[in-house]
Amino acid sequence: MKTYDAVLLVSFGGPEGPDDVIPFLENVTRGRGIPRERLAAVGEHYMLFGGVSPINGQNRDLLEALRRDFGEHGVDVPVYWGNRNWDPYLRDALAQMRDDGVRRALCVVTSAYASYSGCRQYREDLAAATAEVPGAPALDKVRHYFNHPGFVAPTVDAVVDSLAALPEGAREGAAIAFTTHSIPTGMAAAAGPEGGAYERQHRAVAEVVAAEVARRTGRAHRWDLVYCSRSGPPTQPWLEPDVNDHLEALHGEGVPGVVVAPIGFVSDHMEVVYDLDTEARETAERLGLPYQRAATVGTDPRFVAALRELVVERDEAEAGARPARPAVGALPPSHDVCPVGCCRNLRGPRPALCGRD
Ligand SMILES: CC1=C(CCC(=O)O)c2cc3nc(cc4[nH]c(cc5[nH]c(cc1n2)c(C)c5CCC(=O)O)c(CCC(=O)O)c4C)C(CCC(=O)O)=C3C
Ligand SMILES: [Fe+2]
Repeated sequence: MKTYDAVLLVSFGGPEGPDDVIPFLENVTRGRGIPRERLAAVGEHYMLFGGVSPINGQNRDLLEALRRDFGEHGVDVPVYWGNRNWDPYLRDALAQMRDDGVRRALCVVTSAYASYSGCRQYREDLAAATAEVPGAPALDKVRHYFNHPGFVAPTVDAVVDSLAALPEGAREGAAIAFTTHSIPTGMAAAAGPEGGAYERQHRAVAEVVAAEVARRTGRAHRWDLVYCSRSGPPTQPWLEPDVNDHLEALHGEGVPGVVVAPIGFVSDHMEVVYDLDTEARETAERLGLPYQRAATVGTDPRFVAALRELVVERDEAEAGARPARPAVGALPPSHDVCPVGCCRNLRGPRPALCGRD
């Protein structure tokens, strides 16, 4: 590596026991206007899993896989880990990095798409953490990787496997429901440099995955982009349709089966294990609709390699080279540095790193 002397895996964080749940939810929702009832309901989802979010274990696995992959490919920098909302916090990771002599580090965020929640809020929290740690390293962030071949290829395999796992009579006519986190429509309108990037990027992934799945199965499956995990007050519009309503609609149209592909998540977060594997599955069971949930990329070696390639790509670009920037589907590779106003914070500006503003 030429420019960077460390990589920082930046994630959301999650509770690791019952006593963590409420303080974690307070961290996440501070100043976000989430109704009390919604918070209580989400707290119960965590309690169904012993108060333990799956996300930290998944990040530990990813960290280990990244370190191994880096070692096997001569990428000779340490990999640190910090979260926005739970221990290990970003500020602790930055303090450790400083103490270890790290001057300039490259962030890999466990969120593949643009939006305030998926990008700028991470950048703002990196700025806040840096402000708390005198001598913290300078930070950059790798480009959005939703259309990187190493994200798309395992997603294609996962959908093909899930179609094959449906009962025979449901397979041929099965629909694919590409599913992501709902966000307020105002946030969606402000996503990316020109707005609308959250939906556009998901649609591009869905399109390219569906086309490759059709090539593999010999059948063009009907597909839709749908949403889960809505919160916020009922009066505030969020992206729709909700996955549960969509299952009702598919059933009403006589669709014989469905594969839910959670393309909005890089691993089996609580939204996946509760909102999809528990709630949406129950909806499908009530309807008698055969249902399979496709795997997330997790620690698929192709995804881990993609993250390493993104690190090397950026390192080379910073050193003045013009590396290849692999991307599949309708959209070009994303920017390295967020332009001014990218994923605007509708509540007003806060300092953010890794961008022009
Ligand atoms: C786009 C998006 C991603 C994907 C990008 C990314 O990965 O970052 C994401 C990820 C995640 N969201 C998570 C958890 C929560 N998100 C909440 C609330 C919200 N999320 C939002 C959006 C997103 N969220 C929004 C617009 C809100 C409303 C409040 C606000 O405007 O900020 C709440 C509060 C309760 C509720 O309202 O649901 C919780 C507990 C976890 C951890 C899961 C685990 O433990 O496995 C993860 C990975
Ligand atoms: Fe969230």
